[in-house]
Amino acid sequence: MDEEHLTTTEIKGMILDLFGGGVHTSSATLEWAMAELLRHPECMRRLQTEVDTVMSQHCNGVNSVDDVLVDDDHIQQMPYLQSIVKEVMRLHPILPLIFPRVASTSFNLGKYQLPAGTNVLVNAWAIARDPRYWDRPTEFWPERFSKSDIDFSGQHYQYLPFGAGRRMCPGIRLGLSVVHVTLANLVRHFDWGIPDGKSAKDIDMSCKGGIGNSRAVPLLAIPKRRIC
Ligand code: HEM
Repeated sequence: MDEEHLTTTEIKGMILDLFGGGVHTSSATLEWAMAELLRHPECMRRLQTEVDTVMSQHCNGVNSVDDVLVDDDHIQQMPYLQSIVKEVMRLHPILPLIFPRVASTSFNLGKYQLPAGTNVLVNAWAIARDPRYWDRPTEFWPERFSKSDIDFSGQHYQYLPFGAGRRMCPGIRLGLSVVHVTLANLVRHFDWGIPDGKSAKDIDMSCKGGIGNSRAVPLLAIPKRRIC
C-alpha cells in the first residue's frame, strides 16, 4: 500500500475478511438461537411478548405488522432479547478456540511457565461452561444475564464470544446488530414449529467440530405467519 491507495490484493483481502468473518458467524449464531428457542418454548413466548410490547408502541396508526420492522433502535428496549443472545453465544460460541496468540515474553500462567514464542490457545467454549464461573453451566438460562454486568467487550474473561484484546472481533457491532434484529423479526412475524410431529427433545444439538462451531445437523423449523 502506498500512502493513498490500496492495491487490488489488499482490497481482495479486505473483502475476503468481511465475508469470511461476517457471514457464517452471524448465520450460525442465529441457527443456534432458533434451536434453543424451539427447545425452550417458554423463552420463545416471553421473547415474543417483549418484542410485541415494544413494537406496539411504534405502530400507531399502522395497519399491517409488516409496515414496521424491528430495527437497532428498538433493540435497546428489549432486555430479554439481549439476554437470549448472550446466552446463545455463551453456550455456542462461534469460535470455540479464539485465534491463537504467541507469547511475546516469558511469563507464568498459574502453575505453568511459558517461554517467549509459545503458542497459546484460549478455549472460550470450555471457559463459558466452567462451573467455577457459571451456575447451571450447561443449561440454557437467559435470565442469568438479567442482573449481570457481563457483556461482549472482552473485559469479562469468563465470557469471550468475540475474543478479547487488540485482535478481538472488529465486526462486533455489525454482528450483534444482525443477530438481534434478525432474531427479533423472525419471532415477531412467525410462530415456529418442528416438522413431522417430532418434539423439541428430538432437536439434535451436537456440533460439527472444526474451527467454526456449526450445527452437525442443520435446523429444520416450520414458520407459521403470526397476525399481531
Ligand atoms: C455474531 C457475529 C460474530 C461473532 C460471534 C464473531 C466472533 C469473532 C471471534 C471470536 C474472533 C476472534 C477474536 C480473537 O481472537 O480475540 C473474530 C475475529 C474476526 N472477526 Fe468476527 N465475529 C462476528 C462477526 C463478524 C463480522 C460481521 C465481521 C466483519 C464484517 C467480522 C470480522 C472479523 C475479523 C476480520 C476478525 C479477525 C480479527 C483479527 O485477527 O485481527 N466478524 N470474530
